[in-house]
Amino acid sequence: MDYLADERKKAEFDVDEMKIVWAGSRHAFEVSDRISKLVANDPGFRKDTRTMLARKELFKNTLRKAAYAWKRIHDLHLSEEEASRLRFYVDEPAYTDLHWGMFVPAIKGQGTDEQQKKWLPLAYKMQIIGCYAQTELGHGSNVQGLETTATFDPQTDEFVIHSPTLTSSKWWPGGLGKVSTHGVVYARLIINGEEHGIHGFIVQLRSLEDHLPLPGVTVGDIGMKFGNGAYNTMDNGVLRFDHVRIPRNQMLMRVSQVTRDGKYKQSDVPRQLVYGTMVYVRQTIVADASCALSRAVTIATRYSAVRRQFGSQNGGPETQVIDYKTQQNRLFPLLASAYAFKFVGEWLTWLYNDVTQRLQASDFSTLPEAHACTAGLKSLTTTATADGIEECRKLCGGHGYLCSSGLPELFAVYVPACTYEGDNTVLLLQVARFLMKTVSQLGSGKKPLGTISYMGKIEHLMQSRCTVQKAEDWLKPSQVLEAFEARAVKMAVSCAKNLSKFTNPEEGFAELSADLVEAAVAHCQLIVVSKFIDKLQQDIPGKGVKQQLEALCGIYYLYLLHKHQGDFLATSYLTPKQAALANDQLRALYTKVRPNAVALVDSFNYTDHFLGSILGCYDGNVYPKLYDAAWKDPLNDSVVPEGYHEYVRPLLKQQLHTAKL
Ligand SMILES: CCCCCCCCCCCCCCCCCCC/C=C/C(=O)SCCNC(=O)CCNC(=O)[C@H](O)C(C)(C)COP(=O)(O)OP(=O)(O)OC[C@H]1O[C@@H](n2cnc3c(N)ncnc32)[C@H](O)[C@@H]1OP(=O)(O)O
Ligand SMILES: Cc1cc2nc3c(=O)[nH]c(=O)nc-3n(C[C@H](O)[C@H](O)[C@H](O)COP(=O)(O)OP(=O)(O)OC[C@H]3O[C@@H](n4cnc5c(N)ncnc54)[C@H](O)[C@@H]3O)c2cc1C
Repeated sequence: MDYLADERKKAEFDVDEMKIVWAGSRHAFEVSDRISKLVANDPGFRKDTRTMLARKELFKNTLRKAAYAWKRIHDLHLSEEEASRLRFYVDEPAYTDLHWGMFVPAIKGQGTDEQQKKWLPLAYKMQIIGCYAQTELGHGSNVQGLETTATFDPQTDEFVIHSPTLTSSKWWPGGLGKVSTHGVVYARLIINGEEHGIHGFIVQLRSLEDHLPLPGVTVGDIGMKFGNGAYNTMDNGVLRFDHVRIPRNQMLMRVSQVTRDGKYKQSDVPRQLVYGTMVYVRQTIVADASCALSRAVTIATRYSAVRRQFGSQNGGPETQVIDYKTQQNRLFPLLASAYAFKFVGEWLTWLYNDVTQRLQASDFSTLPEAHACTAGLKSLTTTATADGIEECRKLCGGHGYLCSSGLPELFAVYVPACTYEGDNTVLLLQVARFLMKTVSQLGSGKKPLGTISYMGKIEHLMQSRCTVQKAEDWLKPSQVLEAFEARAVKMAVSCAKNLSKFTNPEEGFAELSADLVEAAVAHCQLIVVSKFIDKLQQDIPGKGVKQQLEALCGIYYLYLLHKHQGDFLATSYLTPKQAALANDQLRALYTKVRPNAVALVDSFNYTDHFLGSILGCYDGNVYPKLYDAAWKDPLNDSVVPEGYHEYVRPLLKQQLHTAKL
């Protein structure tokens, strides 16, 4: 029986067409739909006991699943697109993510043609398994501060890789702890006593015969991480080198080269391309944020429609908690954010592909913007998604705290995204640097392009005032864009003015960093809003689909406007009356979306297997499933628990003098 059938009947749009919008294309939908069912129906990919397994058992099970996934990919002749969907629906972090997601891209992006020819075929066949070994115990954010050394030995034509201090131990790389045979290791290059900065080196870590560490290599897992199951399926590792020798041709030499006679040569590509793998992964993390958030929102929305509390009239049913305006005000902006992040993710993938093509043609002009966009959007979307998953847990009340709701594990797996691939604050400071540079160049005749083109309208934006007179005026895209542009430009200019008061710019930057982060957030929010609005300019078929997306877009920007009202008012673009009208419009949009809420999460097309949540199951039959699951908990295997006779019974039977009390 479908307990959500009434909700589904209320939908005012074509859910099947929305599924295609969400997937990105009909083809992408078909692939995704097929692979999700394939995984869901295969007992080899079961994951329902994951949160109860001890680490060793959990990890072994992950190794089994990864090998099984690889076998399925081969047996079924899956394409790269299908294989990547399979990984997504298997839904378990594993060493293979770092192999395919960072090791291979690092070689592709930073290796010469010759190096790619040698290493990629081995990696593609998984005859070697690699990790990305950059972070150390003492330094993660400050990449220039890494201590591992790679010293060129001209006698033997080798680099000597060494960990000179405890803090230089590599620490965190996924896949390193127990599986990787190789790593792209980042180290300070030293030639003839002279330092040449951080470079990547391909280093073999373990024997391909018996998997033992090679001489001079000390390697292991760094230990349990946050949550049950969750990221503990990954072997994040520690690694030390004691004068390990590798041939000279194992330095990744696309950006710079070391010749046989020990000369250091920089090619015409910018040195920042050494950071290129991070740019790539940040872009994939943005594309993935909408998936994690939409998953949590599906659970919270379905459960909010099932759950009833208070408000029974004449013995009738109580109120569905989704009908409380407070619940809507917490849930619907997250639903809208999931869609917003989907579209900005699609755009960022386009931007990344564009910059990659330009780099191949030696056009490096858009690299700073690509860095700022990937860094800023990674920060914005992961922060909002991690906070959003936690909010969804609270939206599910007490039951959200059960592992069987799926939300605790989802949060625990997701939350490190705020830290890995760049701590979110550190990344926003990169965006702030980019913005300050842009403002300082405004008078120079250099026209700001792309996502900062609005800075070119600075004179207009500094003076213009909002023209909204009634709530519906907030539905005009041009009005909304101007509001977000005016806020972003004014916050950036205010920071730049304050910075100019310092004689030492670095000191000023440090002192004003909290304001700079806020300016960076305003800029990134403008990007997300503008890409959502751009999406709505496209031809979107399907009855009512565009209207729903328009409502969600409105909820996204009006919620931001309401939340950051202080910014908008402080920059004098808005009056308090206009801000209040924005809030009126926001409430009206909640009412519009309410009957469509369940159908809007159905449009994500997630299987019950993928959701892994009793509260979020498609049929909404929550209570019997919760009840049954409780009895299946291993603690209920026996009526009297282990330990009762040792620890509880003696207490009950004790004969203390205080018993009289
Ligand atoms: C067929 C079968 C197929 C199977 C398919 C299976 C598919 C499976 C796929 C799975 C995919 C999964 C995806 C991966 C999973 C993700 C797991 C994540 C695991 C985590 C990994 C990590 O965390 S790796 C480590 C990441 N570390 C960081 O991010 C460190 C952060 N710090 C930095 O980036 C930098 O140090 C810095 C930017 C903060 C500062 O650097 P630095 O001090 O050196 O620079 P400056 O500030 O002086 O700036 C100099 C100059 O450079 C510019 N700049 C900085 N960074 C970049 C950059 N990245 N790109 C371009 N430019 C950059 C900066 O703006 C300055 O510019 P100026 O013009 O000089 O101002
Ligand atoms: C689950 C997980 C997986 C990972 N996988 C990998 C991997 O595969 N390979 C790899 O190489 N690394 C990996 N990492 C490491 C990760 O990239 C780093 O942890 C991350 O870059 C943050 O660096 P940090 O730990 O040095 O944090 P820190 O920089 O020490 O941050 C600590 C605090 O200081 C603040 N801070 C730091 N610098 C500044 C500044 N300049 N201004 C203001 N505030 C600042 C931060 O905001 C933060 O609040 C992984 C980490 C995790 C958690």
